[in-house]
Amino acid sequence: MTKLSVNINKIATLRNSRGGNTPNVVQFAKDVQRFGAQGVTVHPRPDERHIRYQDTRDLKPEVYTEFNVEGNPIKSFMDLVLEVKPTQVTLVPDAVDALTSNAGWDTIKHKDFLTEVIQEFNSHGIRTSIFVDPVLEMIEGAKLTGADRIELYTESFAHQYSLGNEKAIIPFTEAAELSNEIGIGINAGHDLSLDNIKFFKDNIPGLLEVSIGHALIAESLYLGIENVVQMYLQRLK
Ligand SMILES: CC(=O)[C@@H](O)[C@H](O)COP(=O)(O)O
Ligand SMILES: NCC(=O)COP(=O)(O)O
Repeated sequence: MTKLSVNINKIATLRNSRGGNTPNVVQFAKDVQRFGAQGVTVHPRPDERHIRYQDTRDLKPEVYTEFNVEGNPIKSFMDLVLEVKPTQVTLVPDAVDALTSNAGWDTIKHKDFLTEVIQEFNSHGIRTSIFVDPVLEMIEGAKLTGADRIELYTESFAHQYSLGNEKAIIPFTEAAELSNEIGIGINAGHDLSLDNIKFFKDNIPGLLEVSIGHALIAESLYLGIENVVQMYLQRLK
């Protein structure tokens, strides 16, 4: 079964825009779990443009499904994750000023660093995932770091699929087949949506988790959050 992890970054974006506590990030996380989401994802960036480090601490006792914390493993992020001990940490090679995540790790070039970071989190019982492009050598490299899972960076698929190019799924299917063969779990995320999620899921053997935020929150503005969560769950069956 592919689990739906709702990324709530954009709820924090809306909250921060007025400086108060509306919408309440913790209440939203409780609600999406009540509506059926099997996980909550946050990406506390160094500039805290949306999810703050304190949000991550506040969410921990309220996330009874799976708690996935994403970020570039700079020291402050490492310290936060070791303090909070979420279900899973997803390592993302974002530059501090990146508008959003825009590339996967070079797991060959950064093998030693990633191996050390993965070992640190794994030794504390935190499941580890590495954000990668669907490049077979990068997936083999992720396996060598000791990571439990990869997260396939799906922006290229989502963009091409929106243009009608279904063949964009091919590298992702091949990446999943290799992942299953070498024994590393498969997550996926970035720009997944109601339009593309069923086609994606149907072509990725062994997909364990999708983390979806931007499109899901935008869709919820029109369709309602409870309805949208149910729509994703229906498409992921
Ligand atoms: C790793 C990934 O693709 C998403 O979690 C992304 O980091 C979302 O970040 P923003 O919500 O800041 O765009
Ligand atoms: N890891 C992907 C994620 O958490 C959400 O990405 P997006 O749906 O906001 O593009």
